Amino acid sequence: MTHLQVTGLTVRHPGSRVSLAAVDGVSLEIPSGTTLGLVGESGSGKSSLAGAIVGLVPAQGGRVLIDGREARTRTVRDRRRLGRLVQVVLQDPDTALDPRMTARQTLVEAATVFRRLDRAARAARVTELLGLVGLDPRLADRLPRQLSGGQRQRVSLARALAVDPGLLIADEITSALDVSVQASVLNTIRELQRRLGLSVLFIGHNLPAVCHVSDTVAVMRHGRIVESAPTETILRTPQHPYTRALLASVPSLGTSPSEERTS
Ligand SMILES: Nc1ncnc2c1ncn2[C@@H]1O[C@H](COP(=O)(O)OP(=O)(O)OP(=O)(O)O)[C@@H](O)[C@H]1O
Repeated sequence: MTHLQVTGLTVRHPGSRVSLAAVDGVSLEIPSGTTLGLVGESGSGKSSLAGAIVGLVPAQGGRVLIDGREARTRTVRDRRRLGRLVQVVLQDPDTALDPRMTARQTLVEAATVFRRLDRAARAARVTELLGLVGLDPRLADRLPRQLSGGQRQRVSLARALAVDPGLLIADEITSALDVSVQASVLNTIRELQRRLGLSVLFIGHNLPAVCHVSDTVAVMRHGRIVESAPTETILRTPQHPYTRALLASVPSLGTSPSEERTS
């Protein structure tokens, strides 16, 4: 379980005007074992924020504390530790996976980054990871192009889980998927969160989908958090006009835990 605390984080991308920070003094917190949904339209700064949290995007101000320790640290040892604790899954499973590697090879590679595993332990770990994300073990020896978009996204998820992270950042991971497949991937995220006690930062632009997996929702607009509240409150009594507009603009997503999970 991992606790994330972000305070006053500011990101200005090189070349953009000083007045237009992509992330403008954002503060948020993800208590251990909970999911924070971050929602906002395209360009609102969600990915810049996620990138700054993991150090992929330089931040010009603010602090990121992971389990109470400064994350934007320079020592190799601390970066390595952070790389294990925080895993990121991105929108596009087509580019995220190596096209020449089977699901099994991808998962073995990830599972052995931080620890040695013998042959039997590797096989067991692959089976375990595929099970966690609801993938049929018979798909293990397929290449990405032999899998559906939803299956590829599940392989990406399994790869992220292979290092036993405490915090998972899921950036628009269902956006490229068909609506019915989105629903089953969302259910998988919810189950994983519960079973593994993961902390999750779930980023998306579809507010009902984000609400489906989140304990708390933060609404981002023009680089700022305009509203942040428990999911029930956001759904029942949204305060900000932008939150209301987001709720009104998307048809709600029909999801049920019993839906087919290997799509
Ligand atoms: N590498 C970059 N260089 C310059 N500007 C950037 C860069 N990356 C993002 N931006 C700008 O920062 C702002 C926020 O972009 P960001 O990708 O963080 O938003 P987002 O909410 O994640 O959008 P989307 O939902 O489309 O992914 C946008 O105005 C974008 O044009």
